[in-house]
Amino acid sequence: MLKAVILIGGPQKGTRFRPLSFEVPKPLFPVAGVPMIQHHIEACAQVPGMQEILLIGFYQPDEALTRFLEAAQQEFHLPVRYLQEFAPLGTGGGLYHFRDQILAGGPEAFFVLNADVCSDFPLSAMLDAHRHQPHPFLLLGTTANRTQSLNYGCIVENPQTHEVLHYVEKPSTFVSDVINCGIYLFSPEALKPLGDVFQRNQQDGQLEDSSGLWRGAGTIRLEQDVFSALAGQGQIYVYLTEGIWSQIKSAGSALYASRLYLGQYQLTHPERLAKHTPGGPRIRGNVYIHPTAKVAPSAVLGPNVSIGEGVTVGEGVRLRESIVLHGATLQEHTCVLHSIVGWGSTVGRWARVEGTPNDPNPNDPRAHMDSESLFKDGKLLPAITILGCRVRIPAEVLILNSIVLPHKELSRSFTNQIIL
Ligand SMILES: Nc1nc2c(ncn2[C@@H]2O[C@H](COP(=O)(O)OP(=O)(O)O[C@H]3O[C@H](CO)[C@@H](O)[C@H](O)[C@@H]3O)[C@@H](O)[C@H]2O)c(=O)[nH]1
Repeated sequence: MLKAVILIGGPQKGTRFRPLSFEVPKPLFPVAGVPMIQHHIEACAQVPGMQEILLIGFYQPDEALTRFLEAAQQEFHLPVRYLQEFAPLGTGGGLYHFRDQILAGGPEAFFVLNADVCSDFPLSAMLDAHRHQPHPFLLLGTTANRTQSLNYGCIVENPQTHEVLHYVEKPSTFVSDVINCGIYLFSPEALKPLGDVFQRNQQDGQLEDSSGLWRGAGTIRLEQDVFSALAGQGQIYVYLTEGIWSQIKSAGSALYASRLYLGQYQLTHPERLAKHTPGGPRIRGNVYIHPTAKVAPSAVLGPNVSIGEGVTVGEGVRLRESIVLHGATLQEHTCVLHSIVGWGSTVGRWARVEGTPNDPNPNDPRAHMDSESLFKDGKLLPAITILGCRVRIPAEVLILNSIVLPHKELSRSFTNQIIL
């Protein structure tokens, strides 16, 4: 019997995801037409023997989360429960705090997945590796280029045995090009070292982080407190993947992840991809259209377009590399490229909403999305355009490389601006 835990964080997290995380908790933001963590749940539900999926975070349970859990349980015929931390407990504290719930029923092992990653989740392959040679911790690893590796947990492995010999979380200088994907398979014994860290922290009281922040004694950082501490002791192993993988930290990376998942749908969910039908809109490449959306036949969509519930797309609209969220309206002949159009927003006729993609270098197979900061040298960097919820864009204007906060009613064109 197996279980899975998804670490969903909480409201103070996901700051790079604003203004989109104002409206829905980041783990529920739709990527390729379904909530971000539905991809995780689908992958877990496919592993034979999966008994229960637990979401651990510090969000107050709200209507959206409750509805999502109910729908997921029905669809996957599995208990999917939310366990709320009383305070942010870090990536390991919640696992230890809720250990009784995780171990209830005696699972052979449990997966732990960061919510903010996009992957093809090679969970069955990890399970096979674990069953072949059981160890307390199995980490999924992938490669990154030298510069970008510094943004992740870096793993030095024994190439023959795949034992993790050395682990450094977000090092300041190059350590290894093998990085931690935030996808793990733990055996029940893995909770013992977490308990040791917990006991030590209780004795030491409040601790100061390397960043100078105080963290409560219940906090456990899986990466520094456990992986770094136990590396080289025959307890942690890495399973390397060449499959798709990306972090989802910002809106730009959500758009990139959407492209990766839409590509995956060719194999996993061909029914979710829109097809060109006589009298329907022109479809180019991978496009998701929610069944309730109304799309005019002369619109041209794709590649990498995802259209949410109740969206209206008018005649002559051109949409490419974009996500249009629930209830938005694109009036006739608008052009939306490399953008996210927020819930209930309206883009007026002949308006152009355009962003600049920040995708990984296609000539570097080890490249990932840059952990985009919005500014460099005091200047706003060109990035995808984001319209927050219920924004109104008038007819015949250009909105380029801009972030428009919710409920704004614009009256003219804007370029390279954050519109507050
Ligand atoms: N329940 C809970 N979840 C948390 C907490 N803090 C973070 N998380 C969740 O844990 C995951 C990791 O979050 P971060 O702490 O922001 O770490 P990171 O910068 O994403 O880096 C981690 O993931 C990388 C891969 O994406 C790894 O490379 C890196 O080593 C590390 O594990 C996210 O899904 C986040 O929601 C917490 O206090 N409680």
